[in-house]
Amino acid sequence: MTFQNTLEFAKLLDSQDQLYKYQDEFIFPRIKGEKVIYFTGNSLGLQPKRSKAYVDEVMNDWANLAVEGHFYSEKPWWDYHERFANPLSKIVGALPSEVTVMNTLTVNLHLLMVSFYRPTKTRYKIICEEKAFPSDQYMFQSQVHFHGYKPEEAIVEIKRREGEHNIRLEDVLAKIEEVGEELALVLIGGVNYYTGQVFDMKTITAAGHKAGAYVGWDLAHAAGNVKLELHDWKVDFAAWCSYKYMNSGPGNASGCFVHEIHHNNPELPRFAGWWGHNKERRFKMEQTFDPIHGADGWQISNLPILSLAPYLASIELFDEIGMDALISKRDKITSYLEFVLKEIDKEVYSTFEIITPANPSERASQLSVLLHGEGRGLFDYLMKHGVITDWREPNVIRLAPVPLYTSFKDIYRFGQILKAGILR
Ligand SMILES: Cc1ncc(COP(=O)(O)O)c(C=O)c1O
Ligand SMILES: Nc1c(O)cccc1C(=O)C[C@H](N)C(=O)O
Repeated sequence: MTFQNTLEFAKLLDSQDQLYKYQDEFIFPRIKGEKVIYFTGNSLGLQPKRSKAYVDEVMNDWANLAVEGHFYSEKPWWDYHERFANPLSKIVGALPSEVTVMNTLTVNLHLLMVSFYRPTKTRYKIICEEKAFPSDQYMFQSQVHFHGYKPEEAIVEIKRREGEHNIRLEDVLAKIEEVGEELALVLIGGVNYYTGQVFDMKTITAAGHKAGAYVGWDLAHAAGNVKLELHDWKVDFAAWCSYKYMNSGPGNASGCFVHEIHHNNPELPRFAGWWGHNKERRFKMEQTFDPIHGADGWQISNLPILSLAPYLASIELFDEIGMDALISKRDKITSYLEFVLKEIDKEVYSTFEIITPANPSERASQLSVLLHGEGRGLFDYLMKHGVITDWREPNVIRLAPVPLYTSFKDIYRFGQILKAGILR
């Protein structure tokens, strides 16, 4: 399709968009009475209107039933999390028994590393991406310290080539082969938070396994954003936060995946708690831990129901729409944003550069723009004029046109505001 940078054309695209109506499911902040153009759903998704009723339901059950709510509320709390298994499994391409919700992302990755990072004298290295999200870097460093290694000997970063913004698949595969028998674990962000690059998770997982390592994925920027087939790709484990593309609310619960081949493996150590114990026997208060056969067996504590409530509301919205419809709009609206950026760039002779891969199979809902010759002033101008983006040092703004609630008209309007901002 040949795009045009006009209001009429943006409206035409909106009229063809089957997801257009879903904007009304969300609450947008307003600046001077007007809804903002929200490009930071890759950091914190907007609040779905239906979330409040789910939270109110728990508050009411707590008020009216108190402790009895665990078993006798309409959505009993003791197995509330099980309502996520079906819809979540569809989002990440898993069996329902392979997914669970618990804790928060970095905590879950640590807990999963208890099972899947068990270094030996000869096989102790972790492969990750250069400039991974800082929390992941701290996690790797503290994990290798915990096992008695130094980060510089145990952590192997895959570097970008000189002058390039993204990591080449061939370099990931070469590094896996090079580290070979010393490789214990590959753990990479499925979508890089800074550039928006989507990694070829299937190929990298197979390569890690060929080298004899476990392979896990931090799916913070991937879950609810890209097509995942975690079961078929034979990924060992993964975890994600739900507050970005899944709109569950600030700091909310994480989801995790453990492949079924590991469900009945008594050799895998884990940190246990009563919520991972055989659920039929949980309240018999037995002494010996008997893990649930599934990702639920990695749970530790009983769940924060007030947090899960808005997550459930949002996940049901995803289930209604389906990942395929989301992805199809995602690709179109991201390409339209790319087109508009390039048109504005030509019009104002500016020098910004999109550092996200141009190849649609290597990107999803995010374009990161390096502002050569422009500084924070432009970012501040956008924010003041109703465009919510984020700024990442040294000079990048990230734009995530989330398909659930971004319209093509928003993209056109953004282009006009950007142009005025550059010419200010
Ligand atoms: C790639 C990635 N990893 C880890 C985190 C940390 O998440 P949390 O604070 O929920 O542990 C984030 C986002 O904050 C992230 O984007
Ligand atoms: N969770 C966040 C927060 O509480 C404050 C500021 C930012 C965040 C984020 O999630 C950042 C996000 N992971 C990122 O990609 O930048």
